[in-house]
This record gives sequence, structure tokens and C-alpha cells, in this order.
Amino acid sequence: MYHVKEAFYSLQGEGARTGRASVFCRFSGCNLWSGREADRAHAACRFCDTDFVGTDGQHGGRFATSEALATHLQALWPETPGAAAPYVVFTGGEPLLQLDAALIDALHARGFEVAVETNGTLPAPAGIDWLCVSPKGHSPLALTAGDELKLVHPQADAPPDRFIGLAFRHFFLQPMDGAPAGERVDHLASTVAYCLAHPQWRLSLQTHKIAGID
Ligand SMILES: C[S@@+](CC[C@H](N)C(=O)[O-])C[C@H]1O[C@@H](n2cnc3c(N)ncnc32)[C@H](O)[C@@H]1O
Ligand SMILES: Nc1nc2[nH]cc(C(=O)O)c2c(=O)[nH]1
Ligand code: SF4
Ligand SMILES: [Mg+2]
Repeated sequence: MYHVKEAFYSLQGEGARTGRASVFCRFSGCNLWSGREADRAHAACRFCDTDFVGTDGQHGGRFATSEALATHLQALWPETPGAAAPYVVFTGGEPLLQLDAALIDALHARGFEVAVETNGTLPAPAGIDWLCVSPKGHSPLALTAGDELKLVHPQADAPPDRFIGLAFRHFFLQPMDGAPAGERVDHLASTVAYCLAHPQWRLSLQTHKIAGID
């Protein structure tokens, strides 16, 4: 059984594929935080910007088979003949708690390219076309290679230089969002300063928040 918080059609807001039309599948649950505010201060990941608890979001639910979930996600892609290959982004919550080869195969069979946004602490099934790893504090990485490493910055326990030797094609720093507003401004300024001083890193802004699209 797959548990999905929500699924929606939007533009990829972050990283190297920013601006690309995507079906997002947000799985429920995470291995680094319960999702309850009462637990946030003691969680392994404390800055999460996402509600991933339950299955009550738009187009969310419980899906008994990979075929059922793949068909559900396919229906969110617009019917535009001759258009680019459909694209699905699995996120969460932590998608690698649930994503398996059967679901990837079912989406490939429907013509989809498959992307994943993960905290990198769990092994990945075969067949992922675009892997984005976003390390969290001290949490050990099981995934040390992929397409992009997208580090939320600043994190006291995860300085960028710890990751630059890993086998990723792109290295992004994404300013930490969240209250209060003054801290948000500081996070943006320090992220810009870091990219200017260390040109192997590129700035990733969460453009869907700027554009107000989801
Ligand atoms: C909500 S997470 C879900 C996927 C996976 N659990 C992970 O952490 O990569 C999706 C993306 O949002 C990023 N993110 C989460 N909270 C954020 C925040 N407060 N500011 C900026 N990016 C954030 C994560 O680092 C990750 O790249
Ligand atoms: N538009 C949009 N782009 C995204 N890229 C990664 C997201 C995520 O929450 O994983 C996300 C998201 O939530 N919305
Ligand atoms: S690992 Fe990802 S989903 Fe889990 S709490 Fe952190 S940012 Fe949120
Ligand atoms: Mg998001």
C-alpha cells in the first residue's frame, strides 16, 4: 500500500530543472521527523517546510498497487499531443520509504521520466532518471552519487565543504526558509555570499514560492 499526502501538477521550483512542468507525488511520512510540531525541536531534521502527515491533501490517498498509483499520477499530466515526455517528481516526506521499482516501472511504461527528491539516508530502487539528494545535518548519507546535491543552507551540522567531493553533476545551495522573516533574509544573504566565494556551488531559489504557484 502506498500512502500519498497529495499529488499535483506544477513547475519544478528548485535545482537544475527549475521551471520544468512536473507531476508531484508527495508521499506521507519521513524517517527524520514525525511531522508533528511538538517533535520538531528534537527531530533529526528541524527546518522542514512541508506537511506530509496523512493522506488528506489534494489528490492524496492510499493506493493498493503500483498500477493504481501510476494511473492516478498519469491523469494529472495534461493531454498535449507531441509534447515533451511527461515528468513525475517523487517527494514527501521521504519518498524512499515507499518508492519501489514496480512503481518506477509502471511510470516508465506510461512514458514518464522519473525524478526523486530525497534526504539521501536510504537506498534507492533501480531506474530513477533524476536523483536529487538534500543532506540533513549529521544524518549519514546512503546515497553519495546522483544528478544534483541540493543543500539547504546554512545548517550548523552540514557545512557545504563536506559534500563537494561527492559524485554529483550539480551542487546547489538553497536558502533555509521559515520564520522569522529576519532570519530568512540572513539565510539568503549568507547563501549568496557562499556561492560567490565558492563558485562550484550554485544558488537554488524556491521559485514556486516566489511565483506563488504551490
Ligand atoms: C520537503 S523535502 C522532501 C524530500 C526529502 N525528504 C528531502 O528532504 O529531500 C523537499 C525539498 O525541500 C527542501 N526543504 C525542506 N525544508 C526547507 C526549508 N525550510 N527551506 C528550504 N528548503 C527546504 C528539502 O531539503 C528538499 O530538498
Ligand atoms: N513547485 C514545487 N517544486 C518543488 N521542488 C521540490 C519540491 C518538494 O517539496 O520536494 C517542490 C514543491 O513542493 N513545489
Ligand atoms: S527529511 Fe525532508 S521531508 Fe523529512 S523532515 Fe526533512 S525536509 Fe521534511
Ligand atoms: Mg516543497
